[in-house]
Amino acid sequence: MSIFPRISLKPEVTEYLKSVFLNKEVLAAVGHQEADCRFQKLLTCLSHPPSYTCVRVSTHLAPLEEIRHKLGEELKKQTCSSSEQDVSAQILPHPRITDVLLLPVDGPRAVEQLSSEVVVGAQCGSAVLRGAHVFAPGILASPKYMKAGDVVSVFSDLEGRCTRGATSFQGKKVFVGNGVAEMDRSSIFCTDEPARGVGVRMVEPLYQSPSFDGVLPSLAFLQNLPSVVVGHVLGPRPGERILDMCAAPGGKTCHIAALMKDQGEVVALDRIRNKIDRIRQNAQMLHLQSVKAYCFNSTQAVSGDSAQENEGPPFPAESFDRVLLDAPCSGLGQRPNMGSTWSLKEICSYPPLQRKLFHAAVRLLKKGGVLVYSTCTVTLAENEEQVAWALETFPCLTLHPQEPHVGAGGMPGAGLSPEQLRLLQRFSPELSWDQTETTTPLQCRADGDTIGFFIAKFLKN
Ligand SMILES: C[S@@+](CC[C@H](N)C(=O)[O-])C[C@H]1O[C@@H](n2cnc3c(N)ncnc32)[C@H](O)[C@@H]1O
Repeated sequence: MSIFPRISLKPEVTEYLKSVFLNKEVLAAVGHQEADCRFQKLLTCLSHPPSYTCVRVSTHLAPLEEIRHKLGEELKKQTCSSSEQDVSAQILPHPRITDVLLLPVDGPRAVEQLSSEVVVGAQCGSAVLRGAHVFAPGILASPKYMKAGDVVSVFSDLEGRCTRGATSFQGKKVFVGNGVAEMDRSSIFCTDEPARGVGVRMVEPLYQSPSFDGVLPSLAFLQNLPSVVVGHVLGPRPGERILDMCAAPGGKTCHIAALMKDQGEVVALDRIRNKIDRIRQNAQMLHLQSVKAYCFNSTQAVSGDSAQENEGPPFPAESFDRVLLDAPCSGLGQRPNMGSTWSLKEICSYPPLQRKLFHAAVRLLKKGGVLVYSTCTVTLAENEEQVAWALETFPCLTLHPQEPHVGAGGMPGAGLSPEQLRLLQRFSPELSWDQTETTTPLQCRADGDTIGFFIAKFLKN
């Protein structure tokens, strides 16, 4: 059900996206009316959360059914339900992906707004809609005399206009639920050190999903469904050497290591130093020893000296059996996302960086190896156009079928053939937005009701 306004973007960005979704090839394939309808649905569904929570389970540590049962017991404690059976029945295995459990999100619920208002940043508001509490750094405005224990309504600032420390805000905002303040206003805004920890504990969120805070940390990992698909499409095998070029916080790195039963080596690189700790923490939490994380700019990850065999980067050419390039991107597929203040220039800054990373990826991959390229965005320039460019630039690459293939095919517009488009996997929530309003069972609608995402799989010949 649509309850939020469409995603709020700069007009130049909306126009750009419109030109992508109504490009000549799409118009020739489905006609103007259908193409425009899909684009409008995209803008609407991006501001709403998916209707379920996706959990990747550690099948390297325990069987799926055992983890499902344990999760049922844990969640029963949260819901105060009388029967564990009721809760377990709500935790559904994905029909095709053997390490995924799906939990329905209850929402939008009828929640009454209160007179005391806390305003949070758009990113924090989106996290609340996916089941998080409000952390103190996300709070922008609160009532002048707010004390710990006060019950407040939480609003998300849509256009990034609310000033930090304000006592009220009249700009564009949307209600995301009610909660109880855990800190006084003075502890949030009037300290030398930035406040940390939960600022407002959500008790009546508009969208209710189970809290995974501290729940089976080694067995249950929250991850968007397309991100889990990436690991399977890469298809790592025990004993192989894998490179994850843009790895933090390490969700896919850890999945790859788990799929390899922790046998072999998964090298995880990321350019941002403090994100490397997150990769290591996640690997440790999931009991994975095969992950080696380094802070490094992956565009420089190929060593000039082919004889130099370092443990860490840079690496000689053809060092890896498989390479994952989960590229930095404009992130326009993320849901829920009620608003972005990014300019068109910022959005268009990604393709050149993605191509530099691609050059390094191809060189680092062994002949006969697999390269997977993925993004969480919906533009052609970062997805199908990159595939067309790669096929032309690297004659050694060919597109390969993906398993599982649960998303749609690629979007026309980059000059790829219908056969090539069929080999690509684009998760396009706008195509099944109408189904989220029906009684279609969760397991049937899950593959369509995702974030916007793109996956291409190449073989190096
Ligand atoms: C889409 S996120 C990766 C998400 C990650 N694969 C996961 O599943 O948890 C992209 C990451 O690329 C990193 N990055 C950006 N430019 C990079 C570069 N030149 N070399 C290495 N990492 C880079 C960013 O710091 C960011 O963490």
